[in-house]
Amino acid sequence: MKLKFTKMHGAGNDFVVFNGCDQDINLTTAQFRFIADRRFGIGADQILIVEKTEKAGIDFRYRIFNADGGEVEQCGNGARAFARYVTDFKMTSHNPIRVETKAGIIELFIENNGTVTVNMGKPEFAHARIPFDANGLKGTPTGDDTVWPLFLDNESVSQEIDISVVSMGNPHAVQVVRNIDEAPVASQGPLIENHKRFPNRVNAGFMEIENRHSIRLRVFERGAGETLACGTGACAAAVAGIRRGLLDSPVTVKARGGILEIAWNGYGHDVMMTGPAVIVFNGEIDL
Ligand SMILES: N[C@@H](CCC[C@H](N)C(=O)O)C(=O)O
Repeated sequence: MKLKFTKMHGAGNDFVVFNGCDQDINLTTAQFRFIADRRFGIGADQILIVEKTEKAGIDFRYRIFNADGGEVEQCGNGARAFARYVTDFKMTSHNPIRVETKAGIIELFIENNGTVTVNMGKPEFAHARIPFDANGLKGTPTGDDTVWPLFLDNESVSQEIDISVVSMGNPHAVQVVRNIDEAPVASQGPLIENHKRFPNRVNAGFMEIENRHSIRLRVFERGAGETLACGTGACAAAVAGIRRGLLDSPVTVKARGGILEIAWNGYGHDVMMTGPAVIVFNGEIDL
């Protein structure tokens, strides 16, 4: 089976995008993993599939699969890539574009300078909605947030860290670190991702606060490992920092692959994310 694809990235978080409106895309977990493989396949952090939708007032549906083949609810950088894709390939002239994801409907705006702004919706803090099991834990109230202790334990790490938990449609655990370049992303990331208190696993964010409007961020993503940027992770970190009284909106998020701007006016408000999305090349793969 031959499939046409487009390779894209948003701040270095890279994607293989398939048009499911004009070709039938029904891939197995092994095929997703092969496509995402950087040596034997095309290479990607996530695979995105753009599909038609029957829903009134909605332009498309788009589905997100991590490099490990698991389907997930939301992807911020992927949403911007999706908007660029359907605009540049003239699949719609709408601006804003409304798209259905597993986490709900989101709205995307193509800006005059080519960047994309996404209304990511409201962050969710209810533990059952993340999901996060805080049973038996004693949290520390900080601003509007409660910071939770998470005990990490394996043969090389035995440590308690403090995390904020937030869902941007997908689950995030965010911790503050003093120096992002020295943050233990590789050693702690897998332990946080697979911690038993997160039944659906979690994306692990490490943020260094530069000032009240600027952070540096690294994210060890669920199902993909550390990526050069994570859009939902940037939203989650900004939201956590604002709730803890450490940051004020808007927040510039400096990831290793680029910069995202996040605005959030507090509880009950939507999170707005602006950043780049780039088409790298088109191709065809035989699966
Ligand atoms: N890179 C993404 C997030 C992709 C999904 C994530 N790994 C998960 O499993 O929830 C982004 O830009 O938000």
